[in-house]
Amino acid sequence: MISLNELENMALARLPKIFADYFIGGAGTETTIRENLRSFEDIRLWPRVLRGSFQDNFNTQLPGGTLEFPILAAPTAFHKLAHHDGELATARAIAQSNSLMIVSMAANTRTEDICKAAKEVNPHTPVWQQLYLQPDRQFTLHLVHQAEQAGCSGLVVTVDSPVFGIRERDLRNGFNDLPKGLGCPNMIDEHGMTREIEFNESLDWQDISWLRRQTSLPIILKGILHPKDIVLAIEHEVQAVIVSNHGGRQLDGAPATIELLPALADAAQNRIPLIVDGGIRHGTDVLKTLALGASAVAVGRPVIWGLTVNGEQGVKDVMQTLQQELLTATKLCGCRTRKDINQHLIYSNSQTKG
Ligand SMILES: Cc1cc2nc3c(=O)[nH]c(=O)nc-3n(C[C@H](O)[C@H](O)[C@H](O)COP(=O)(O)O)c2cc1C
Ligand SMILES: CCCCCCC(=O)C(=O)O
Repeated sequence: MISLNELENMALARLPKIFADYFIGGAGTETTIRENLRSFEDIRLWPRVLRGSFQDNFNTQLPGGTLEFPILAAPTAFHKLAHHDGELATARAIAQSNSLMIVSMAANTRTEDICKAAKEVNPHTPVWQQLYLQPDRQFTLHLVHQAEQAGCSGLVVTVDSPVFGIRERDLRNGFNDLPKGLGCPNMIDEHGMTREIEFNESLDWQDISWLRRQTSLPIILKGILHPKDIVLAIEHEVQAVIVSNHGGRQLDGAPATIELLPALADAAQNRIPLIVDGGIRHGTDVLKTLALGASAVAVGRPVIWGLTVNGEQGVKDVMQTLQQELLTATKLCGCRTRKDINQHLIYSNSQTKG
């Protein structure tokens, strides 16, 4: 594998069309998916030269754990559609990469088993649990306790999904059920009853305050795009935010996350870490995101492509490729320390005097 784009083509060629479309697709006419990718291409890096070697590292402190590189695995559902080893393979690969895995609430594997697999490889590897807050608070609380007991060190609450996005590919393919034998084993309640994931359009900031009172785990809000919501998130004592348009799978027509990042970083004023996802496919994309004010990035689909093509090793290859490409881009930009990765790395026509 030379690049993640090449890997994507390999994965798409292997997957049954119905699953390939679920993984790669998005909402509506997929404008936001294209925007996420295009916006990175529109940003230019402006290198300096003859500045000596990069003498720093990329260790990144996030709530509930430290990563060797600022690149983590976004929550993605149904890993067993990509590979029979599913989330266990992903967890092992992410742990070997000294990274962090966010377990989807719609994982095909129990969070307890995912944490165990990750921690067998690396006892310090952080795992976060993603949650859609359920209308039944007792059940939500059960999910929180389940994550705590499994050893998760963060709760990622996805807030961009009051309703499910309209995914035309899935509608066309009739994808509305998992194959026989696959399920979402975290969705079993305290009475042993299997529950469906419910999207909850009545959620508001009071639900975040409620959750804050229920757990001492860090809360990370995923799906924030507006500077005013960053301010509200900080006021509601969340420990980090994932700037995300859900990989273009919810609101089609939402802007690319990287375009919004400067305004969001301005609103955050370094009070909480901003993690950005959406369209990150190259080390240069990671560098651009860090330069524009993010603490870390998360990748969704590339992890699925690695898993599809080569299971655990495939996911490891994805993480290693991004990590190495980030280091290469950093050196080519003449950065000596992490502090050199800032907005001066970003070229715009109006500042040719440097
Ligand atoms: C197949 C698939 C499943 C996803 N499942 C979830 C999920 O269960 N929960 C969630 O919050 N986000 C989910 N997402 C969104 C990702 O967490 C992330 O925001 C997005 O994939 C980032 O964009 P990228 O795929 O371009 O990296 C999913 C994305 C994909 C592609
Ligand atoms: C009813 C199961 C929904 C799983 C949601 C996964 C997700 O967020 C996605 O983007 O797909």
